[in-house]
Amino acid sequence: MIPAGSLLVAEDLHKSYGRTTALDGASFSIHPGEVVAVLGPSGSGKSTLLHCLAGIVPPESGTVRYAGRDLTALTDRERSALRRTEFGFVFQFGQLVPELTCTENVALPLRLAGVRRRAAEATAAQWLERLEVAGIGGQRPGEVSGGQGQRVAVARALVTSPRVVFADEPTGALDSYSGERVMELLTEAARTTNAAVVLVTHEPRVAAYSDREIVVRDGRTRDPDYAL
Ligand SMILES: Nc1ncnc2c1ncn2[C@@H]1O[C@H](COP(=O)(O)OP(=O)(O)OP(=O)(O)O)[C@@H](O)[C@H]1O
Repeated sequence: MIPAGSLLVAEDLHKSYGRTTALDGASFSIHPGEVVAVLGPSGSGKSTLLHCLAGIVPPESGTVRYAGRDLTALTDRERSALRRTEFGFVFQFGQLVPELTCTENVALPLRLAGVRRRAAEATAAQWLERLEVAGIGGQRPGEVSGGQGQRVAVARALVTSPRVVFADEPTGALDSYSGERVMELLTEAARTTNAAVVLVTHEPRVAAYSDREIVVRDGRTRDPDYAL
């Protein structure tokens, strides 16, 4: 049964890398505005699940439907357009462009969507303020702390008002205080924009910011709200 009103639904995903089975029948669903934590031991398939849900990695079998569209049936071009316009991403190490200032990094997704520089940077500045790092807009990623860099990455993920934010261990490289603050700011910003958040983590303390948890073990998911 597919939960009613789901924004993103995956059913029975399988994916292997050579002889390693990464996903072995994983299913998932998320509603608009919901924050779902994907928990599980190292190597259990959490990142692979996130990559399949976001259309970055194609599953060998199974389906991923976003807003009623079958992601696996789209062309590469259609999938990347969808990722740019509907999804936002935060990874463990920010992955900011080192040559650009923090403001330019946050403005980048808007620039790629065709927004003019001045307007894009004005919106980026508002997001930096919202993430409480307004003062570092002119600095480059190498000149700011890990926690500040992750706030910039969160601002960049949210600047296009995506419907889903994929966060893969977003606090994995931070101390617990910075990590908690990044999680507070990420979930608060997602709630105000009604973005759904798929949060991959192995830390229960980080998962505590979610509305619901699913556990991945040996490539299989356990989601009490999802019954196939
Ligand atoms: N690109 C790849 N090439 C080869 N094997 C891979 C690749 N990506 C993942 N794997 C393997 O697939 C399995 C699942 O990996 P995945 O990264 O999804 O797990 P994870 O739960 O996110 O792990 P971690 O918590 O350590 O990040 C692991 O055995 C991993 O080694």
